[in-house]
Formats: sequence, structure tokens, C-alpha cells
Amino acid sequence: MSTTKPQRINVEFVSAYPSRPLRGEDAYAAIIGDVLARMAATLGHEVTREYYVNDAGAQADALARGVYARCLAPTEFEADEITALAAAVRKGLSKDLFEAVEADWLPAVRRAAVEAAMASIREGLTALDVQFDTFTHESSLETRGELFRLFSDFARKDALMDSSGNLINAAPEKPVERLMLDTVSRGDLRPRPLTDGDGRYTYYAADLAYHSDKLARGYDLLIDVFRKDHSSYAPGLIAGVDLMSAGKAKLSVCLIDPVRPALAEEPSPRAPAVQGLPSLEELLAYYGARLLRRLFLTHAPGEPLELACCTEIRTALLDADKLCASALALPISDVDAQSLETPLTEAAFNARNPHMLMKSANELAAQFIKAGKITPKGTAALSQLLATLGLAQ
Ligand SMILES: NC(=[NH2+])NCCC[C@H](N)C(=O)O
Repeated sequence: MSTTKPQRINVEFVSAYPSRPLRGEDAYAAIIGDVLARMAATLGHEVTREYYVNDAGAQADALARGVYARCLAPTEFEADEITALAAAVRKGLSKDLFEAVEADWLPAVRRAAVEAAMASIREGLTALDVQFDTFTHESSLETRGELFRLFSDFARKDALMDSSGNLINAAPEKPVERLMLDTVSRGDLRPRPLTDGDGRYTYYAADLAYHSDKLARGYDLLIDVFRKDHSSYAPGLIAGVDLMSAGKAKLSVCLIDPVRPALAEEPSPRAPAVQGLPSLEELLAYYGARLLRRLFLTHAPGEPLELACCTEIRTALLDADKLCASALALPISDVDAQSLETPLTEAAFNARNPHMLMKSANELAAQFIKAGKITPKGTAALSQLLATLGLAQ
């Protein structure tokens, strides 16, 4: 089945902050990441599906503080997803902790809050029928030692700069303020800060340490599925990986279009023009995981995806689903038809565009329905496409 040299591929996707529930864009990223991983596996590659849990920075601290406040005075807050987390966290922590100073309770509350939040994120992903092999926690990475090693390597490669943009030939023993990485020589538009004004490592620096960890695990290709708001961040990461891997492995970034609420059909002058975006829960309740998957895969990348719970969309998705099922149930004819499964999967994988596969699956099904019969190769091609899309009948 494989037409390319088998490679070890890591697909990182979703990686939403534990500090908020999953949104439409996360669900979209989940489906695209899942299908990219399926395509790679179909082509014979060895694939790891990974989620990066950002549990170490300011967002995680803010989550811990919100949860802590609700643990102390549960009745003072309106019920929301943070109160739900607080209820779970409160049960597992000792009472004394709630009398301690922040430095004492913060790490424990943060750990428990992240765990409870990730449990609910995992539930959402399972409901979407998307599995992961690995969850890597930012807090578990030995960032400090690893970054010193990386910075020394950058200095040797003439890529480490001080705050005035001058190259420095050795990494400082202790982190100093405004160290920069010269990523411009690797195709980036501007150098990237490695430490901030207080000498603390940036999110980008920690992300480099994380990608260095992925490289050490021996992958030939790293794929990051990011939301489009990462579009100016991504080139810095790509250049950083290029520097770290010395050309041995490559990072490729797939950007997910924003997901917006659909415009109301007849916006009234009084009502707001847009309805709120339905939550993942509502979307799943309305469409079910299968039609929701079809909906994301039907969207051609490039424009924001407008999402709504709408009878017309639901009917169209259901019809497309039935079309494929009916095509596969047609009488088998022995007329030979060309099989397009592998070259197409390869093209779609190289373009990081599962939409191409979706379109072809629909077209193929319509073609066979029109002919009133299906060839053995047609059955194989259509089944293979649907399996790769996670839509096997
Ligand atoms: N290695 C990465 N930077 N992964 C993406 C992380 C995304 C980040 N947690 C967010 O929700 O915006």
C-alpha cells in the first residue's frame, strides 16, 4: 500500500489549554489531526498522535486561582465549568491546604485542576471518536537543563543573540534578559525572543525544548496542527526545529481555519447579528460524531468555517453519508475501474488537506450510483477512502 519510504511521524494536534473547555476550532483540529494521522498510517508510516498539555505557565496558574477561589466559597460563584472543576478538586485535597499561603497550595491545586480539566477534555475527544497515543505535560519536561544545552548549541551555530542583536558565542550560565534566536537565517521573518525582560524563558523557548524532546524520540517528520492564530508563531518554530535537528527532521505546520457562529438568516436590527457559537456538547448532540466529522471534512481550507445547528446542513450531511453507503451496497460489476486510493491519499497528505479525500469519496460514490453498479476496485477505493477519513461504514 505504501508508495513512499516508511517514516516515523509525530502528529501533534488539539493541544488546547486545560484552562478552558474545547471549542469548535479544537473539534475541527481534532478531526483534521485524526485524518492526517490516518492518512500517514494508510501510506505505511509509523504514526504517534500527541497532545501537548500547557500546564506550566500563567494560564495554568490563573486556572488554579479560579478553582481555589471556588473551593473556598463555592456559593459565591455562578455555576460554570470552573465551579465543576472546583467540585472535583475539593474532594481530593486536604483541608489544611486551604489555610496555607499561595506558594503552598498553588502547585497542588494546579495539578489537580489540570487533571480534572484534562479528564473532561479527553471525554470530549473520545465523544468525537478521536484517540491520542501520548499526552506530554509541559511541566514534565526538564526545560531548564535542556534549554541550557540548546542555547549552547545555538551559540555554536551562530544563532544566539543578546538584546541588542549581537551574536554571543556561549550561553550564559544563568538565564539573562532578552536573549534572542536568529531564526531569520532559516527562513523566518524576525528573530525570536528566548527570554523575556525578567530573564524568564518564553513560551517559545519552552516549546523549542518540547520539540527537541520530540526530535530525541527519533521522528523523521513532525506535524503540528495549529489554529490559525498561530500563523505568525509557526515560522519561528519551523526555523527553530530546523536549527535543532540540523536538517535530519522537519517540522510541518497545518493551520486550522477559525470556526465562527453562522450569521443569523435575517439579522434583525435589534438582535445581535451573530448567534453564539454552539458548544462542542451541543454540536455533538445535534449532529452526532459522524456527521460532525463529515461537516469539518467538507469545509475547504482557506475561509473561516461558519458553524450552526441547522436542519438543512444536517440533511445534506446525512444524504452524503447515505450516498456512500448505497454506493457500497450496489451490485458488483466486473467492469474494471481504475483505483485511485493511494496516489490520492498521498497527494492529500502532502498538501495536508483531508478535504481532497472527502470530495473524492463523495464524487466516487455519486459516480457509482449513476452507473448503477460498482466494480471490485471501486469498492476497494471507496472503502479505503472512507476508512482513511474515519467514516468507514
Ligand atoms: N506545541 C505547541 N505550541 N502546541 C500548541 C499549543 C496550543 C496552546 N495550548 C493553545 O491552546 O493556544
